[in-house]
Amino acid sequence: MTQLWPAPVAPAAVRATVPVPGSKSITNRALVLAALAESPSTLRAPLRSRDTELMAGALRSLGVEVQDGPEGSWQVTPTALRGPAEVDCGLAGTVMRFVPPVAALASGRITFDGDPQARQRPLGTVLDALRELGADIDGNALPFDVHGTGKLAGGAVTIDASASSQFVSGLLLSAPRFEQGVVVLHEGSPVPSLPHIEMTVSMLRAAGVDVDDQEPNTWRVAPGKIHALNVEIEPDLSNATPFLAAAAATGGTVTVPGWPAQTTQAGDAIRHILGQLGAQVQRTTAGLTVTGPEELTPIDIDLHDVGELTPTVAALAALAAGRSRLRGIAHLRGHETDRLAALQNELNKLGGAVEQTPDGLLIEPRPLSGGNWHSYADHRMATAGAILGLKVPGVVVEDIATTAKTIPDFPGMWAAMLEGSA
Ligand SMILES: O=C(O)C1=C[C@@H](OP(=O)(O)O)[C@@H](O)[C@H](O)C1
Ligand SMILES: C=C(OP(=O)(O)O)C(=O)O
Repeated sequence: MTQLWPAPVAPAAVRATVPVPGSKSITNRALVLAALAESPSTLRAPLRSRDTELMAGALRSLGVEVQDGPEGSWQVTPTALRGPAEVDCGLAGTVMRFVPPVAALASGRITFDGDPQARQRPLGTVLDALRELGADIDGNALPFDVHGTGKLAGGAVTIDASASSQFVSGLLLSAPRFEQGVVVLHEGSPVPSLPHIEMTVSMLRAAGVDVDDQEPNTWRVAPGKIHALNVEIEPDLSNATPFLAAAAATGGTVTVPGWPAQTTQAGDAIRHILGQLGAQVQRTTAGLTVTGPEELTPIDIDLHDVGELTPTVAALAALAAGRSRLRGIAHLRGHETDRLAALQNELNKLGGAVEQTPDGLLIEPRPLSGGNWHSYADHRMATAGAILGLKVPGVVVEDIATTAKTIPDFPGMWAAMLEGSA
């Protein structure tokens, strides 16, 4: 039975300090790089959630040792990659797009599958690209099989990455181990979520890999060794956004400790977004502190680079003083669910007036009333429902447990945030 979670109404302005677990995107890149590195790695403060456990499981099934170390760290020991293996991708874009290139370097048959919704997510581009680079793969979407020979030629490939930046990141992460490295050329509408590709490039370089990204839409990775990682994973800034939004929505103050001064995480953009919505935002050595305004200012914004922030921004826009427009996010139709349709449906069910445009949403605030908020197995839909519930009595979020995709205990963190605010 679907779990029903009555979203708590904020008793007053929310005042809290909320430590946030490690970044999904950095953790899963670090796991892949560590699996392909020349010697053992240590990942400190990694995210331990469904998506990262699935990544660890996928790599383990290929023979890599991923072991618990002190204080929640992961020790990763690379080995010769081998099948036969079965990889469960769950609903994780990073697993379904980053692991097939690793599997192409293994020997034996590796079968990939995932959640029912994962079978709908765009993937064919990655599999076609791998075939062009020398891999033997049956299928174009989940489920599919990779028949590895223990090596991959690599070389140049042209892809259309307008549906997901992860197509590019997945090819680049394994490319130092391809015999010729890789040159990925993008042709098509602009690639979304570019900061995520910058994160991939910067983590490859930190591991000693030669990457050339000077030309727009072209990434060149030279073949070579990947050095072992010894890293501390930053907090997940996108997962921080529902908690910061709680301050913005209630005129309260929330601090997220450990906000990095410099980062490639897309979630860092929330500082400017919350500023545009009328909040005061300050980054100090204590972390990022957000203080909400009396009334939220409507926003007209292109979220193409930071699409994963859309559910949080849409929830706040629905509580703002006028009409908002979110643009540049057509690719969200291929995320965990069709997020544009999901936000439109759920906000309108509560009495909102939300329309889809070809590349985004028009959000006209209306007085909202309680009702069931369907999550569509999407962690960020569930957290968007929680944000609205702070201000709208009677919002009941279905399947709050789906937040475990990237946050191990969202309901507990939300309750702890509200406890000190009464
Ligand atoms: O590489 C990554 O870690 C991610 C890239 C982005 O994907 P898209 O480019 O598909 O939006 C982002 O939305 C996702 O949450 C994580
Ligand atoms: C799009 C997202 O996830 P994934 O890594 O599964 O693509 C997300 O977390 O918002």
